[in-house]
Amino acid sequence: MSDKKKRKQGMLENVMRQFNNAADIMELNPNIRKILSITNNEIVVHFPVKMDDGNVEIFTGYRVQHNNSLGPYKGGLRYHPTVDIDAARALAMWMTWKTSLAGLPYGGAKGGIQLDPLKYSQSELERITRRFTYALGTNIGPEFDIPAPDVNTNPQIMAWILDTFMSTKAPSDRSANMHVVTGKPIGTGGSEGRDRATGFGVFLNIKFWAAHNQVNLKGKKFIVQGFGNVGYWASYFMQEEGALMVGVQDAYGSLANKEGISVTDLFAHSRTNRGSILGYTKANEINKEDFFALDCDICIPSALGNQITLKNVGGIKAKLIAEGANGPTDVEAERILLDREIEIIPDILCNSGGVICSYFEWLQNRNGEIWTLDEVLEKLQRKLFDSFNRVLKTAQEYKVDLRTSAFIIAIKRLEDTYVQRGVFP
Ligand SMILES: NC(=O)C1=CN([C@@H]2O[C@H](COP(=O)(O)OP(=O)(O)OC[C@H]3O[C@@H](n4cnc5c(N)ncnc54)[C@H](O)[C@@H]3O)[C@@H](O)[C@H]2O)C=CC1
Ligand SMILES: O=C(O)CCC(=O)C(=O)O
Repeated sequence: MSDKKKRKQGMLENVMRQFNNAADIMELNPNIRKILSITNNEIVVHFPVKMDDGNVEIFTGYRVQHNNSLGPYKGGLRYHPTVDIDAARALAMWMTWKTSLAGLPYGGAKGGIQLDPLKYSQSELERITRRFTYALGTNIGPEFDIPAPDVNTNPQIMAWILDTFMSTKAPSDRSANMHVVTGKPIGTGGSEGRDRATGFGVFLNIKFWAAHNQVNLKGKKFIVQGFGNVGYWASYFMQEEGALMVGVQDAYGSLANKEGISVTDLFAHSRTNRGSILGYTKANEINKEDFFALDCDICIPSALGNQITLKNVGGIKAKLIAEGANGPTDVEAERILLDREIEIIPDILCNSGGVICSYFEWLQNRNGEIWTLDEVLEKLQRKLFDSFNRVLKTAQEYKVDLRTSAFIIAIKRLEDTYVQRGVFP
């Protein structure tokens, strides 16, 4: 079996093991366990797109809707070669736990297209996105399933989805569909703060953890994997707090500097370098395999799933792993980290700032409101503080790690709704 295949299977296996572990501890009703173990709908679409050279290419797109018992399906769209049905299933399940933990009126979904966006021009990406939106048809909708950005998708792509979706509606209904996607550009119904919300949330969780453990973040060393939306903003706020980025890795390479790397300077470099950190002269290029073993206090994986595994866990020096990415730590590696008393702020808590801010955007669109950046960030901070404290309290109550605690809270909310409806007393 190829490494690529193993990685994809790993994500689904990981999320199921995380779920079953929490379900065992909380003694989840077996009927509800059955329901939550499967995905409600799995949409796979094949669609043709004309390329710049006049040839037609066929693309495969996915949208997996895991559960909507708490509200409309919600979750991002990823454009990446590793997107397939198992990846979409795993990521959709994580969305259900994440929205439930955050107390949002949403379920969970995820999807995307299996492609490498670097291989396509901007106008090809626009046509691919518009065709994908047509192919999804009524499988998405502002009160049914609301996509958002994820790896290699961005506000521009959300604007194309919105525009295409609206074009299928009668003119009188178009503005009522503004909330079919979130993470839109601000001029097209997007919310202030959605750009930084996930990374800001990662930073806030680290800050709450530091306050709880009487740790001062000033001068603390951190490494970040992924220097995209989440990795950049998390690093930006860490640097603002006085912490030092000593290592960074993206899809193109890995950099280290014991004295610290300027987050804003590196970002400016990557913007003029097709998003790549390579070629930055104020840090040393290191081997990809040595990245997680860099000497640091905090590690912020913010790229893909299954990055911290049995292969590299032994080298980790950080005392805290703050999961910006979805599913970056596999179950076996996590066991070793916990045995070594390395704490993990789990993805469904740590990166939940993004979907919380998406909810704010959806509310603003629905209610015809426009909130200021300060308002958004303040509301986000309050919500995340509440989630963090609930996770801490439940961890103490059940004597479990933070991930298991976050899962217990998320699953309990779902269990309650099924029981209250009388479906499974
Ligand atoms: N964008 C959002 O609001 C949210 C994103 N997430 C998760 O955060 C993670 C990152 O997402 P974004 O920052 O939005 O994506 P992005 O596309 O903006 O950035 C991804 C970054 O990861 C790097 N990368 C890709 N493959 C890599 C590899 N094999 N090794 C090292 N680096 C690699 C890329 O070069 C890029 O710097 C994903 O797991 C995503 O699901 C979670 C919650 C919300
Ligand atoms: O903003 C959203 O709706 C979802 C973002 C996302 O895909 C995630 O939290 O993993």
